[in-house]
Amino acid sequence: MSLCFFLVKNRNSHHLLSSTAAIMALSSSFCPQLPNTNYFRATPYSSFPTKQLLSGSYKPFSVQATSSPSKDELATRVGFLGLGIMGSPMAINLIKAGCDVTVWNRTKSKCDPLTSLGAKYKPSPEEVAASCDVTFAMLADPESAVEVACGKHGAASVMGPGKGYVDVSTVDGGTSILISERIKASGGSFLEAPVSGSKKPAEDGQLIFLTAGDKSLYETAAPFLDIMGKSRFYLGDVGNGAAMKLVVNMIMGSMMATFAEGLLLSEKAGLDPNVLVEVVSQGAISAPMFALKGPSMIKSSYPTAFPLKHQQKDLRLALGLAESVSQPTPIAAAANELYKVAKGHGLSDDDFSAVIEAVKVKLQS
Ligand SMILES: NC(=O)C1=CN([C@@H]2O[C@H](COP(=O)(O)OP(=O)(O)OC[C@H]3O[C@@H](n4cnc5c(N)ncnc54)[C@H](OP(=O)(O)O)[C@@H]3O)[C@@H](O)[C@H]2O)C=CC1
Ligand SMILES: O=CCCC(=O)O
Repeated sequence: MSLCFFLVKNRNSHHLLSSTAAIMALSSSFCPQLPNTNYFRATPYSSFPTKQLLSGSYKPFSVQATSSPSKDELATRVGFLGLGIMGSPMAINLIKAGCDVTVWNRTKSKCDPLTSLGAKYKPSPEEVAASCDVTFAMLADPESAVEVACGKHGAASVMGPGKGYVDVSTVDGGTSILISERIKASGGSFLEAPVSGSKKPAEDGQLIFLTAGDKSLYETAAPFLDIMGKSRFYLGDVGNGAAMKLVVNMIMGSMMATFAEGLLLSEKAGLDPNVLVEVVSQGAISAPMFALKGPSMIKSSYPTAFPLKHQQKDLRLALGLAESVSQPTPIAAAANELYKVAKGHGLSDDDFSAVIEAVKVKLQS
């Protein structure tokens, strides 16, 4: 059986662990109905490469990671495209670590806090990639990831030998492969590296990277991943990182939806939902997200860490992945319907915990 290996950082030591331990580590940090067939073909740019993903070889790696970047690494010119909830703190951590960072964002004003910390600014993805050795991209969805990488002023046109493109956005495998092909066609190298962990882990440099693709770029990017994250998995062929991320977020989205139902049911049954949160947090189904989000959900408050629209996007893409391998996912399909209802009620930009409002609406109707 093939194994994947991953590296866990606690700033001073790194360990290689087996895939079983990897799954346990992942599941400890997470929190997630009937399918709408419109969503089954959810990969907008190419069909999902089932065979390639399932047969991809998992390559073990061996890395001597350092707790802080070396002089050579600090000389690497790092680009960062997309400065939203996640991209901004990730890029800020690179700047604070002393890296030479150049930024771009569609809405230019979001670059200001970063340039005031010392980042350079370029007016297009193309110009960032042209002036950098390694360029990271943290975009909303498959459409924006493709636009920024492959569009008119996209990064791909200026990639060449020695340049790397690391897409840390959450997209489907087909999109990731498309971007990879475009980057490689112009001589560059490509790594997909979607992240597990939300706004706070991004601010604290505690993300989990799910990487796949060009191994030498993985090694080049590792010191930067280690600044932004606490652990990194290398999963082999492009598409595997995307698939892992979608499975994780499918679980998370379903967990959140059932937690929302539980909170409301406890209240209707005459219980204190705050006590439910406490009970859950002490038992085997404890997950950080329940304790973190439960109290504000009870107050109908949804300060955004992970936008609901992105959670629904991830469920939609996960359902596409499931369809491509003929795997029934009735729970996730039902959860997806709830997130769609929440979007329909104007909650797209609220935190994904606002899915509880969809359950309230359902109960009322
Ligand atoms: N928030 C979270 O907890 C997590 C999010 N993710 C994933 O990370 C990615 C980013 O998430 P997050 O930072 O929360 O999202 P945001 O919505 O805060 O940021 C999205 C970014 O994408 C840019 N963007 C959107 N559309 C386009 C476009 N057409 N062309 C160019 N740029 C565009 C936005 O630019 P502009 O500022 O101009 O709108 C912004 O920089 C998503 O794929 C998400 O699923 C992964 C882990 C956790
Ligand atoms: O994609 C978002 C993941 C959010 C989290 O891991 O808490």
